[in-house]
Amino acid sequence: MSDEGPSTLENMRTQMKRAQEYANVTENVFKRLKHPERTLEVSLPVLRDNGEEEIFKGYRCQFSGARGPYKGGVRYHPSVSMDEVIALAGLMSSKTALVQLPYGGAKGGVVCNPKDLSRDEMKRVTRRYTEGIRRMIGPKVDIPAPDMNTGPREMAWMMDTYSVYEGHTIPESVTGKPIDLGGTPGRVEATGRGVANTTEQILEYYGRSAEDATVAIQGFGNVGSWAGRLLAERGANVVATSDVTGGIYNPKGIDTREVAELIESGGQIADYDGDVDPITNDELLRLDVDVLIPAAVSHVITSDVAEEVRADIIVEAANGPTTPEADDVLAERDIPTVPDILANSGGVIVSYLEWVQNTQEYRWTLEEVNADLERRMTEAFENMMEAYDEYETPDLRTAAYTIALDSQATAHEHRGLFP
Ligand SMILES: NC(=O)C1=CN([C@@H]2O[C@H](COP(=O)(O)OP(=O)(O)OC[C@H]3O[C@@H](n4cnc5c(N)ncnc54)[C@H](OP(=O)(O)O)[C@@H]3O)[C@@H](O)[C@H]2O)C=CC1
Ligand SMILES: O=C(O)CCC(=O)C(=O)O
Repeated sequence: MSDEGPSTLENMRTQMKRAQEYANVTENVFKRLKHPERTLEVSLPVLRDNGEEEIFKGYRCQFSGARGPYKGGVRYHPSVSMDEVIALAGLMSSKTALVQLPYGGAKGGVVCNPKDLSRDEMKRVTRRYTEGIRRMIGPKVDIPAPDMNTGPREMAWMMDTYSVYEGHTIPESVTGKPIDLGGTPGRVEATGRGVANTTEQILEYYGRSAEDATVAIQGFGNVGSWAGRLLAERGANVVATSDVTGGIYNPKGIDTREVAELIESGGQIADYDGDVDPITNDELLRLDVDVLIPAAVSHVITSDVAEEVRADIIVEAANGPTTPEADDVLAERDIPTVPDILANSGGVIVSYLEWVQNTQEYRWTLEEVNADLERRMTEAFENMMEAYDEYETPDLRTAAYTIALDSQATAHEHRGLFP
């Protein structure tokens, strides 16, 4: 992560502000959309395995609920802060509006390093966190889901803890659950699948194809590894990837399945002993590839990095990987960047499908889920490209935010919030 410039929240506001001149949004509504509706900080006493008690800090932010129940993931990471959680909740509000889900936006997080916590400690942190935010969430109010370092296991614990307090099982209180607890087939890989779909679409828009396209992916966790595997299945050549320990590179391509197996069995990229050269995360961002996919943390593409990016196209799988200053450089250099609020929306789209199935006590097939995901993302992509052409916005992000702002402003207007 870079130290460049303002906070994640300031960056999100700047990116939103750039769309204001194209969107049909009054100053009052815009002011409303700059600030969260509600935040909560919780202090979580958790018993460590060594018998000592440690206090962890947790957050939940409900940014905007004008369009429906708040929705957004829960992140476990040492760098989690209230500022970051608010910014990520703001991104969620724009994301759900852009892809036309009947939700607002929220986000949560716990300041912790999951690599230092045993399974039992993770469970105790998750239960305490859920107890801490329990009065704020609920199936019709605010529905948590996975983000960095959380997945089906943590969502199962959250759903269980919430349900115990309510006195009966409420699967629709959380999405991203294991399938046997009401999770939907396809949610685990949904964000990566959406990134792969979007990569194909943007390549096609520029008259190219995913077949043989070279791809570098920063971050090989849930999102990065599924995007990599699915792009490789479509003929792309994933030449580099990384985790926090550094990266690997082979211009002829790396075996994404083999690397994913290593990570899923608890290994790190640095342990991979295939036919690859080590590279740093900084070098990965500057590789000469067709597509660069940041799929880890925020602010990695700063203006300095943007000056040296050699990819033809960037697809943002991570939330907030590009600073506004870098956006300017990339626009100047004619490097299209598909923004996070579209590119990684596959996760929340399939979360929505899970929630709908839970409320109906019904289960769709994987094929139905994937088809619905693809239809929704294709429509959102086409809407963004239309806005880009019609308003002649400086970049794709501004086009995407213009649509999101319009939708949120219309919701405020219909509700009579600002006469
Ligand atoms: N999960 C989801 O459904 C969604 C996730 N996202 C976004 O996608 C991004 C990745 O999330 P997800 O895949 O779930 O998270 P994971 O925790 O599964 O994976 C994160 C990956 O990023 C790596 N990483 C962490 N810090 C750094 C760093 N400083 N430099 C380089 N790599 C780093 C991790 O390495 P290591 O394992 O070594 O720490 C890991 O490979 C996040 O920005 C998240 O907000 C967006 C929409 C939905
Ligand atoms: O699946 C969800 O509800 C939210 C996923 C998420 O946190 C995100 O899109 O950033």
